[in-house]
Amino acid sequence: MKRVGILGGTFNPPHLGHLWIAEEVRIAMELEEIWFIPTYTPPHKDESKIDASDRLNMLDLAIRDNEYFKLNTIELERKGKSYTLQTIKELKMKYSDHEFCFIIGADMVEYLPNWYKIDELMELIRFIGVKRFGYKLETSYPIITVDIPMVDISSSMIRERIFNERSVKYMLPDPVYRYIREYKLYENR
Ligand SMILES: Nc1ncnc2c1ncn2[C@@H]1O[C@H](COP(=O)(O)OP(=O)(O)OP(=O)(O)O)[C@@H](O)[C@H]1O
Ligand SMILES: O=C(O)c1ccc[n+]([C@@H]2O[C@H](COP(=O)([O-])O)[C@@H](O)[C@H]2O)c1
Repeated sequence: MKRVGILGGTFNPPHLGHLWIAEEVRIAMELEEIWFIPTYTPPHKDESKIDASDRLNMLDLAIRDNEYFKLNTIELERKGKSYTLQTIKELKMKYSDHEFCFIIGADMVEYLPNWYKIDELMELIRFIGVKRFGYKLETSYPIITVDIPMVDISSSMIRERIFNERSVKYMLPDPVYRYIREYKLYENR
């Protein structure tokens, strides 16, 4: 069985927090690959989204230099709203020789009771939770936690800082930073 960790996200934009948790969980859990799966429309967010193609391009730039990191576009191709349950069912069917786990930050751990058919999902895949500033890494669900230093970066913080003309230069990989500058992303709401 090939051991694969999934990091699903909006990646609007991808930042060092994403890469940090992916790499640390990969090492701690002895995973062979991390698959980054960008959502088309996230199940629980209502903010207007930047173009999926921009998010995809930025994610590609962000993970390019790590040989263990791969991009999977299953949810972008499906379009519309994707629930993780559906994505995991499809991946398990297609890659029957892979063992998947799903990496989430503490904000998503707190939100777990609201996930679509969470009890069924818990039966299908192991969740790996990591700490995040402002959230508790506590849940009654049987998740595994990996203790790694917290990096207090979020996509919303980056969007907010760019809008307010503050620097984000060292919060994301340089190619992503340059992409945002070139296409003037997040400068207007
Ligand atoms: N700095 C971080 N530390 C730990 N987990 C994180 C961090 N940033 C993102 N994550 C986790 O990565 C996954 C994808 O996150 P997402 O793409 O929504 O980024 P975000 O920074 O949470 O975005 P936003 O600020 O727009 O909500 C989620 O499970 C989230 O909890
Ligand atoms: O399936 C659900 O109900 C569900 C609810 C909340 C979040 N998720 C998934 O969790 C991942 C992180 O979500 P987000 O919104 O923080 O980018 C992403 O892959 C979402 O599809 C999934």
